[in-house]
Amino acid sequence: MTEKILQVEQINKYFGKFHALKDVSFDIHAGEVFGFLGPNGAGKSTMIRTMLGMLTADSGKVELSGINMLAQPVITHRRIAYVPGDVYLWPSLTGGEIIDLLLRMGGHEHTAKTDELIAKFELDPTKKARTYSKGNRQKVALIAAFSADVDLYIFDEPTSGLDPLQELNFQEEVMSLKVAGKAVLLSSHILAEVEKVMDRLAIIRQGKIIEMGNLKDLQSIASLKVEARVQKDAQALATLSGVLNFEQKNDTIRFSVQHQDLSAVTAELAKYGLIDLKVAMPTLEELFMAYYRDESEEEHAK
Ligand SMILES: Nc1ncnc2c1ncn2[C@@H]1O[C@H](COP(=O)(O)OP(=O)(O)OP(=O)(O)O)[C@@H](O)[C@H]1O
Repeated sequence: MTEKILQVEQINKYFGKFHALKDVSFDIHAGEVFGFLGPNGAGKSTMIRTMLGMLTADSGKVELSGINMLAQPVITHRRIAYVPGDVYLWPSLTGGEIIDLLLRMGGHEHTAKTDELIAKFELDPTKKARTYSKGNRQKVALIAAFSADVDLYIFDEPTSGLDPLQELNFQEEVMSLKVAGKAVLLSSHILAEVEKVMDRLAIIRQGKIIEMGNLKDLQSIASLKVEARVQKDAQALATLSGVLNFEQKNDTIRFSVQHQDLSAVTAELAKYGLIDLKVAMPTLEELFMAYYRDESEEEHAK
């Protein structure tokens, strides 16, 4: 087992009476890219800010390689690079000056790697920050983060302002960190932003982690999609345990079914003169839409 770099245990955070983080626990190992996914307002940024001590946790523990991050921010922050979702830059400094300032603030140096990154992300470092687009502001923060040699890299919605080419550059740099044995936390509300590079993920909704694992684990607990052709009216299947969204058009039926109910349901299907049967895993996109949709349904039901 690789070394555990980050350990978050039972974090709770309230804003007044609003319970923004509910017993949030997860860990990230060396060489692991961990996706932190959830819809807008789920609590991703609040979790990151709480971990970094920018917000005060009401309870819980955060450790970086066994050191209490909330009690020892000075030591631990030197071993972390963080790119926030909204990058604020000093308007009258140039991009290059800000990169160097960010590096020095973290106790790091401008190196050949910094120049490589400036060229790779096609940033003009001589321009004042006030003239930069959102994407260019994001590049400044990303270049400073990728230049730093630390243990944990935290990116909050890192590619929202980047074009597809720069997004590929971002993914390539994240993969290099992984190969170098670094731990990476990637927070996003878009699966596509993290899907290609992450090893494991947590899905957070309304301040609570509702699923955690690798993508295969998540797919295996999701409902399967069944499409079959039958010779008889099969409406009665809709009432079977685990069957969801049943519909029949002529001889074709479609429904979703939980893994554990599949064999009972397919056995039952045989009674309706089964001609053809297809069972498919949901795509990742469908899986995530299902998690997000559940939430909007709950919201509407309130
Ligand atoms: N300073 C604050 N005071 C009160 N409520 C807050 C504060 N900051 C965040 N919240 C609330 O906490 C919840 C979580 O917000 P957060 O910004 O962490 O979500 P997020 O998952 O990062 O969303 P997004 O994907 O939109 O960035 C939201 O309901 C938000 O309104």
